[in-house]
Amino acid sequence: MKEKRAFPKKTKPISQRDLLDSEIQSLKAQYDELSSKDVSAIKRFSEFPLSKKTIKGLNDAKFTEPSEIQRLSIAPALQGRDVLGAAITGSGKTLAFLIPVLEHLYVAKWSRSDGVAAIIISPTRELAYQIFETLKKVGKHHDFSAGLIIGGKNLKFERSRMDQCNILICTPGRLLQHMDENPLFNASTMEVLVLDEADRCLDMGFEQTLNAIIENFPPDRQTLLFSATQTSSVKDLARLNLKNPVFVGQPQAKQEGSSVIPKVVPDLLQQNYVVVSLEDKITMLWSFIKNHLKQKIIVFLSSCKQVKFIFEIFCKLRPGTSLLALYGTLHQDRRIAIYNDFVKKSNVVLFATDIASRGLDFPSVNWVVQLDCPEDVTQYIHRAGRSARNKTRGESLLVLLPSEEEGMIEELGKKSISVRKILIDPKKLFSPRAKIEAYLAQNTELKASAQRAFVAYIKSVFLMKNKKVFNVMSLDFDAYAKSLGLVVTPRVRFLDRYLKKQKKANETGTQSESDTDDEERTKNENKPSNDVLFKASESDSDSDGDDFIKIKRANHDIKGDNQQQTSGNDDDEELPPPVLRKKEKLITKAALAKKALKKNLKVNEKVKFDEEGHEIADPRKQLQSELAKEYESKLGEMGGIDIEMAKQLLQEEDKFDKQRFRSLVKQRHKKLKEKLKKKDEEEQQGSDADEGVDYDDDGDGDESDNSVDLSWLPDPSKVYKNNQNADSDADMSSVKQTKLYRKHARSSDTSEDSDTQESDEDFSEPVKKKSNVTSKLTLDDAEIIAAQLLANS
Ligand SMILES: Nc1ncnc2c1ncn2[C@@H]1O[C@H](COP(=O)(O)OP(=O)(O)OP(=O)(O)O)[C@@H](O)[C@H]1O
Repeated sequence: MKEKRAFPKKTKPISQRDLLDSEIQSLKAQYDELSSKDVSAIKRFSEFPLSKKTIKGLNDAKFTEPSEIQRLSIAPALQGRDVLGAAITGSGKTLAFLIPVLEHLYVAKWSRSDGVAAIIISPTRELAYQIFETLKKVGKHHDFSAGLIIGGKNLKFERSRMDQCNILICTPGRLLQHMDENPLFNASTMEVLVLDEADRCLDMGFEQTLNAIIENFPPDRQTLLFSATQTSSVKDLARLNLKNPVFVGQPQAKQEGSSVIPKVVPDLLQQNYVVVSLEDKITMLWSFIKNHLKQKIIVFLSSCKQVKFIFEIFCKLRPGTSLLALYGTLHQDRRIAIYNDFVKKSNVVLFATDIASRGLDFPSVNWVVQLDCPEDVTQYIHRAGRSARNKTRGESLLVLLPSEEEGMIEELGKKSISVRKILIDPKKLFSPRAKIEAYLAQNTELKASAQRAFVAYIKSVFLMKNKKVFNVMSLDFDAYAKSLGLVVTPRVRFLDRYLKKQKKANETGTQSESDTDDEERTKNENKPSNDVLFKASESDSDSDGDDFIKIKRANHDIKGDNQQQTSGNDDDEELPPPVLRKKEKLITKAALAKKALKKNLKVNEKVKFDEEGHEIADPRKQLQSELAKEYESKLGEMGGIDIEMAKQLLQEEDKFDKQRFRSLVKQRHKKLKEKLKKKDEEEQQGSDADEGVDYDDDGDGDESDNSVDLSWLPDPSKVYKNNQNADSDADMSSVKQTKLYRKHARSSDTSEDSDTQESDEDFSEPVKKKSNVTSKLTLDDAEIIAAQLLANS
């Protein structure tokens, strides 16, 4: 008997879907275990319950070991908890939120058709772009769609694709625009919200925009907030509707009452400061660049216009290294190109506004120079943090005015930031002032740019909140203008107006500004956002430059005005004064015309006066007949036009017109005769000089007897007499006669000129075509003919 062979049981092949499901199940199970795990002991990303695709992406990008903030935040974020992450600049916060976002989509088996799953909000376009690039890198093995939604890009293009994106990386203004205008955009599917640079997103500059955005999000979502200077304001957190959030990083240390002073700047950042007078800033910067030609440097200035001018003038001065400028008013594509350029180059100086101060990850920046004092410690931290990133060395140089030194160093001290004072060696200073002056003298555009930079700087100092540090009145305007190459100090109108108003207030005995300062500030800090009275454009700011956002910074107070303003906004040359002005009324042409009518002004009227100041009436415009005067007096009573009377009036006036023209023609003829006479006399005198003078009988050489024979000239009085009764041919003959005058005048005028000489035959020739005659007429001739025609009619 044959033994039955035992075949192995046929097993069902494991499908991709099953594999996926089992991986997801296993990951989810591990999430729960994370609570009991000591995450600080995790050395590699692979020790986290992360999908194979994420691990592969991280490995490809050479991210194997998680940084401190990543270690602390990934676990709670994977568990679906709200996270508030704070860590020093350059410590890897981007991956700390990107990894959980990727995992969320993966575990939820989110497909392209499921709509938006996560929205990442960044305060600047460059930062959004950078996050997008990092997402592409680490998420390349995943199957999802992502969109970069920032201002300055094609709105239509974004609009059509918004509904197909699973992850959106946006600036607040642009996102709100889509929410308002794009019917395809549906945020109700969204499950994860990330705010990078959360404190900035939540500050007053974005307050209204962000509130409006948040309203559109489903309340049961996960929220992740990250920043180097994290918000711990209860008000802010309440706005975001956070549920039992986990604090990771410094705020946690703070909250738990730890004696450990939280680290706010990287250890490897060497922090320095110098004190220079305002007029020496340019010299200092120029000398600094000349002494660091082989380094990568970022120079922060407080406004676009300053960045623009310094960049333009330094390019002309040619320091011997690459120069770049990054500021909000540049076109978006240009901004991205400059960003990429700066990332790639190693010996380069980037002049920038604060759009580059947050989050941007430029590799190997050697120096960060804060040429204009930062607004506060937070801004200092973010600016300085562009150097010494991710455990690399870097240096920062804070440039302070003598008036700023005490206040700013004190503020930094409060946050345990110690900055080393360095002294400038005067021998190493090279002043480019003479060259700058020469360039400005040649180039009016450059001069205008310098003037704008000047006003923008004064404005930025004026708007700063901390008056202990920033005192606009301590600035030497003239010296500063000279340092920018300006011979004449530009007028700072907004300040003039402000001072005038202040003076007036003091005179009228109102409470002094300084007395109310603290009070007002407190009020401002507690004011709701819609109390913002000033609105200024945002393009210079570190925001995304979208139209929605009008206020750049929180709580800039203007002494005594109880108003909040933007800082560093240099888009308007003229800053609104601290008083809210009435909107200037637009003067239209219609309004002007109305005014003229009201005042009975006759526009476009030329009035002549005689020597005694009496008006000389223009006979052409005056009605002269008695009938006309009668008609005019009756006009008001008639309430319409009496056609018959008007006809008669015209006939009467016609008579006066004809008379006037007749006298005009006579005058003209007289003049012409005199001219001809004079010419002939001159010719006669010329020939006399050659052949001897022909004296008359009495031997006195009387001119009248020497005059040409004018018998051929028609007698004007006869002509006009005839004209009174002339038939239809009269106009022809008069034209001919006129032509004769003209021709004779010409021939005598240009007797030497054979081309213009006309034979006697021409004179006798009949005028064939009227048009031929009139086309050659001068204005005067035409007038005479017109007069004659009129007389004939
Ligand atoms: N785990 C990691 N291993 C190696 N490099 C990392 C890791 N995480 C982040 N980096 C690198 O560190 C640098 C800084 O990261 P990132 O820009 O995320 O810092 P950040 O904390 O967001 O800084 P900022 O506060 O200025 O926004 C980047 O170049 C990034 O590629």
